[in-house]
Amino acid sequence: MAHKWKRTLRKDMNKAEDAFRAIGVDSLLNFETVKYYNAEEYETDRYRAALLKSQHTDWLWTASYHYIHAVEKVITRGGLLAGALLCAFLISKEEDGLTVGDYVLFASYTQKLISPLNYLQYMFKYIQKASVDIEKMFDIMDEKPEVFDRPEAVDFHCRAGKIEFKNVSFSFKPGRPVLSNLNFVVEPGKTLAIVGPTGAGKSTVIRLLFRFYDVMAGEILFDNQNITTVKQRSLRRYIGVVPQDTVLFNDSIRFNIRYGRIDATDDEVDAAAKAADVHDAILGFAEGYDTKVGERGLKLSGGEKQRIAIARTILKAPKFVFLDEATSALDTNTERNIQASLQQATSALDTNTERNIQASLQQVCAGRTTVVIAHRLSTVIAADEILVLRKGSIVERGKHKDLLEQKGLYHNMWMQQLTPDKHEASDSGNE
Ligand SMILES: Nc1ncnc2c1ncn2[C@@H]1O[C@H](COP(=O)(O)OP(=O)(O)OP(=O)(O)O)[C@@H](O)[C@H]1O
Repeated sequence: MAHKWKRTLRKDMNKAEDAFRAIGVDSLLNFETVKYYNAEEYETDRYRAALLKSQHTDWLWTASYHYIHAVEKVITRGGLLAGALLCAFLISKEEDGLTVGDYVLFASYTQKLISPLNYLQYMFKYIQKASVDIEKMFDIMDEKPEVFDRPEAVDFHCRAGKIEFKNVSFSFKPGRPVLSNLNFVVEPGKTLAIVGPTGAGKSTVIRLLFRFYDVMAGEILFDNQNITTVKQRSLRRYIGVVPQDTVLFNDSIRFNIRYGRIDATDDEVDAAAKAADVHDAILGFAEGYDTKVGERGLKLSGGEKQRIAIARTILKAPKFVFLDEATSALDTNTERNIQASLQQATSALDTNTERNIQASLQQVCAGRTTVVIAHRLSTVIAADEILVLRKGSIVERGKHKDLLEQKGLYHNMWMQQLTPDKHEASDSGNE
């Protein structure tokens, strides 16, 4: 019972310690938000309260440890004392009494017995403490991965580079569909753009393409191979993703770019940075490519981070590229340069294909199967097909011109975005 009690206290202690560490990390990572909202005092109080709770549970556990230890000692030493007193009493008895030699025998036997018992007790306590501490690890190990390679999964064979969504439906939670019966094909080297209101399910399409989740119904095919029948690593080798939020490692810029291909040489890293239009910016830093980017890349601007993400995608030279609002943090000129430079990612795969890196998005995407998600419709005008998603369903599809003629959702979104564009154009014209 005592050990069960101690076990509960140890669990409480671990939980409180995790909570106070989590608050510390969270408020440090979000230091900008803390400052924006003048919340330094609030965060300090929150941290102090969590720390005090952790210290209190730590104290309770330590006290229980010493309490139980003291009780155990009282029992063993008390037993020893009682035995010694009994021996003394029996020695003092004249008839049938024990001899002093018997007492020595008793004392040495109990001593010999107590040492290994103490050791066993110590080991038991140690194992019990360790088993509570690693309980969480066992919980994690018991977690079944949602996505796993089937035993019969084979290596993905990259051919022309076709992607197909067949009647795909998906939901994160039962009863709340995020994508419903989606059908589309991206022919090799073509560009598919997905647009639509916020929460329509655009990013979810990319997550499914990268197989972060398995679909509930339907199938996703890469070069006619079902995504669930191939080994994840063998497919991901051919995929480059430029995500919505680029997160960098707290290391040098060179390390972060090289992450696209670990065995790339310094020259290849430089070339990728040049292609991503970030080389000059990097040389502008005091330590150049050795500049540390800070936690999650906080020492760089949003545009610089995104260009570094693009540079490492270029280095990876993937067959399939998925861009999730890749140009949102960039100005229009940089955006065009980058769209051009991304094309070079595939030139390593297919050197025979001529590409004009200065041309429109359609030409930029030639030779590489691309899925682009964008809010800025100006970036997807040249896409081979545009899907308009609303509440997880395709409500319109076609080329930019056709969609405008349909005068539906796409047309409305276009008209909404056209007005600021016009201002921009007239502003730049005035300059
Ligand atoms: N991990 C998740 N668990 C539960 N629901 C999620 C999860 N990720 C996204 N969702 C929900 O799925 C829906 C679609 O999200 P998704 O990110 O695909 O939208 P989106 O069209 O890319 O939006 P935005 O344009 O704002 O980025 C949203 O309602 C979102 O709240």
